[in-house]
Amino acid sequence: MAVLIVAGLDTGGGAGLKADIETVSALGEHPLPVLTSVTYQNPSEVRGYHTLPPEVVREQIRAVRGSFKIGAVKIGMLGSREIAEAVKQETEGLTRVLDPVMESSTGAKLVDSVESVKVLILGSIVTPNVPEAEALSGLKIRSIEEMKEAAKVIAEELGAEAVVIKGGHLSYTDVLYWKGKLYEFPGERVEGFTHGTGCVFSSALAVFLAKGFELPETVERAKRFVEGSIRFSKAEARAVNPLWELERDAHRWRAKGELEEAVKELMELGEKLNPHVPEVGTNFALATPFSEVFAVKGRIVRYGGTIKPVGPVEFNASDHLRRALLKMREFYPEVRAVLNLRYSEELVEKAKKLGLVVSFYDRREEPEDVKRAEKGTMEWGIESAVKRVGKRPDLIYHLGDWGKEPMVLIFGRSAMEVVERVRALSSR
Ligand SMILES: Nc1ncnc2c1ncn2[C@@H]1O[C@H](COP(=O)(O)OP(=O)(O)OP(=O)(O)O)[C@@H](O)[C@H]1O
Ligand SMILES: Cc1ncc(CO)c(N)n1
Repeated sequence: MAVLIVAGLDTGGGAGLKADIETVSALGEHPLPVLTSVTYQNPSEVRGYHTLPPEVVREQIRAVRGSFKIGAVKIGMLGSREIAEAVKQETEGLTRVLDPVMESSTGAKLVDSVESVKVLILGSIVTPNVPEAEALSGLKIRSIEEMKEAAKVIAEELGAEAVVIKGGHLSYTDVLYWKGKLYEFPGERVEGFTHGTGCVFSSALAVFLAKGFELPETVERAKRFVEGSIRFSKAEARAVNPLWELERDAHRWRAKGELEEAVKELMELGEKLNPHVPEVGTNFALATPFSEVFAVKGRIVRYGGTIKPVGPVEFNASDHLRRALLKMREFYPEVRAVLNLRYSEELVEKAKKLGLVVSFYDRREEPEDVKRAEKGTMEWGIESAVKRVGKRPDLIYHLGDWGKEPMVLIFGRSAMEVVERVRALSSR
């Protein structure tokens, strides 16, 4: 199924047509991109925009309308009244999702007037954020109750088929008014970059409508999709990541394979490694670029004179190593893997001889409040070891504490780098 997208181009690659295309593609449908305007912007600033002649917008839609099966159309930045009129005429009869884009998230105007957006409201599913809903309804919105009142006014007075007011500027709860009924979609704040959330939301809505879901279900699905695109956003983009689900799954797949290979390689060191396996067992963890962590279920244990993994490589199979790795990645994101061994003086000496950067933490230095909280020891330990050496440590050890075995953590930028380090450390 094809989804028609009528929108503006964001040169920062975060919002607008590019985010829409990615959303539609990532959700498995075919995007038909129609450009209304070129903006000059980055995630912090819109410098200006240039609208295309309405005839150019009209011709783009005409070129595809007859030759694709279009399930829905998402309409974003319109720019001018003339473009709005042309889009209205050319999209007659299609299921229309209108994101009434008026201003960018940075507060710059993206349309000549509110009236131009109103041209397309009749019969459309409209998705204003709170300021846009205020502009369309003339009401002040400070609460979920007031979102509901405004949604009703936009539907009843302006003739929208349905109204979804997005709560990104309020409490993260979205509200839908459809066929005389109100629905609430509770949400919680997700940490990450939010430039482009509105574009992704309305495109996802159009896709799910094209797939045939009923409105309340499409809103729920679109909201969850946006949450993922915030959570898995990337620093270099400073915007949402509509490809999050595909990328996350690809990274999971690769990390699992990489760790499985490395564990196999590690097993070759069986007899040499056996004396270095602690009472609690060894584990081996690998993080994806999204900081999801795989490890060996049940750990790697001593087995006769050799070693063996108890279970398979699985997602979230080691809480300790996951916490150590994620803390290390806050300082050195290139570090992706870690493995623990029993502490011994000779192991640490050997690491130093091999030229590895060695650091340690001492639980006697742990602040009382961290100790009492129980959970934070690992994080505190890694942080203090990192700060102690002032550069990226390859190996961190601690000498234990009451009931805690002394331990060595060996880090690496890949699972194989850790195996190579372990090989060198355990060779006689
Ligand atoms: N930090 C966040 N955490 C979780 N959900 C969020 C967050 N920010 C926005 N959302 C959700 O994202 C969707 C888009 O809402 P938002 O109000 O941000 O749209 P917008 O203002 O049009 O976006 P844009 O930044 O593209 O202009 C809604 O479902 C909203 O609840
Ligand atoms: C092109 C474009 N469309 C929509 C938005 C809204 O975020 C934006 N900033 N830029």
